[in-house]
Formats: sequence, structure tokens, C-alpha cells
Amino acid sequence: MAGGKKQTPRVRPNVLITGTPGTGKSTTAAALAEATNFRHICVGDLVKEKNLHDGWDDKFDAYIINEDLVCDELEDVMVAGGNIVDYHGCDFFPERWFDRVVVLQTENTALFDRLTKRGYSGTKLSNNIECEIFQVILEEAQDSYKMEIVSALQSNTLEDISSNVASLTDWIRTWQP
Ligand SMILES: Nc1ncnc2c1ncn2[C@@H]1O[C@H](COP(=O)(O)OP(=O)(O)O)[C@@H](O)[C@H]1O
Repeated sequence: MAGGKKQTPRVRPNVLITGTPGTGKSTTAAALAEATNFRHICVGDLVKEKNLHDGWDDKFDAYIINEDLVCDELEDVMVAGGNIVDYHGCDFFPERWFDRVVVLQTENTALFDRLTKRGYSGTKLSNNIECEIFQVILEEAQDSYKMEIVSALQSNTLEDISSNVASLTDWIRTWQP
């Protein structure tokens, strides 16, 4: 290849678990990583631990993520494969990183209860509920990745988590590079 370094194709896939906060990304990703022996990368935690942000946004009550720093930090492990990444956004990762993109979805009343328990209120609570009603993350995923790798999964009950983890584990086990 002229000028470029040829990358060995990964032998294990990378999965992105995305969705509105509170839909169960971390819970699902942790269980899936345990079932498959894959690495669980919670991007929100990584941003805090490694300071991959540009400070705190008072308006949104959250860190201002530095997307370039996050992508640089993760490039080598993503090229190697075998990762379950969880984050409530998906449009800034390189498309080539992911073999499957899962958007978790939760009914409003359940999501409202989960976020209230987490201490969300006011604008932060209503912004997240609206994000879910208008399927913002699903649209973002469909705009950012090939249609055939994006799927929406319901995450309303603990049984949903078990069945989502079981079907994703099967998918990972039968994945071919
Ligand atoms: N499908 C589900 N059924 C019941 N409770 C759930 C479900 N998904 C998540 N929860 C609960 O909701 C809260 C938020 O889950 P979490 O995995 O942290 O969501 P996220 O990572 O999307 O913000 C946790 O207390 C978790 O136990």
C-alpha cells in the first residue's frame, strides 16, 4: 500500500452500546463484557479518569468531552478489537471502529424513574426524557453507521437486559472478521 501502514484486521469485534442516559448501557455493557471476556470501556468514566475534557459545563451539568482526546486515547485498543464501548453519543467515533452498534431504548415512565433516582431534575431530566421520546440517539447512530450494523433493543426490564446480553453474546461468538 502506497505510503500507508497496513493494519491487520481485528479477530474480535468491537461493539458500541449507546442510548439516552439511564437506558442501561453500563449495566448491559458490563454484563456483556463479563460473558464474553471482552474489555468494557465506559467512555464517561474514562473522560473523568484521564481528564479527556475541556472543563465542566454548568448549563448541562456535565463535563465538556474532548472528542479528539477520547479518540486518540482509544485508537490502539479499538484497532486490536474485543471491546464493548458504552456512551450516550456515537457520532464522533471513527466509523471503522465498530462492527455492531446497539441503541438501547426505554419507555418514558421507567426512564423517568431511573433518572429521578439518579438525582436528575429540572432541565437535565426533561432534556433526557425528550432525547428518548424523539429517538435522538437512534437517529444519530443511523446517520453515523451503516444501516445493517445498527439495531435498537428495548431495555425496560431486567429480563430485557438478560435477553439482550444473551443475544449479543451469541452474535459475538459467531462473528467472523
Ligand atoms: N432494563 C432495565 N431494567 C431495569 N432496570 C434497569 C434497566 N437498565 C438499567 N436499569 C437501572 O437503571 C439505572 C441506570 O442504568 P445504567 O446501566 O447506569 O444506565 P446508563 O449507563 O445508560 O446511564 C441503574 O440503576 C440500573 O440498574
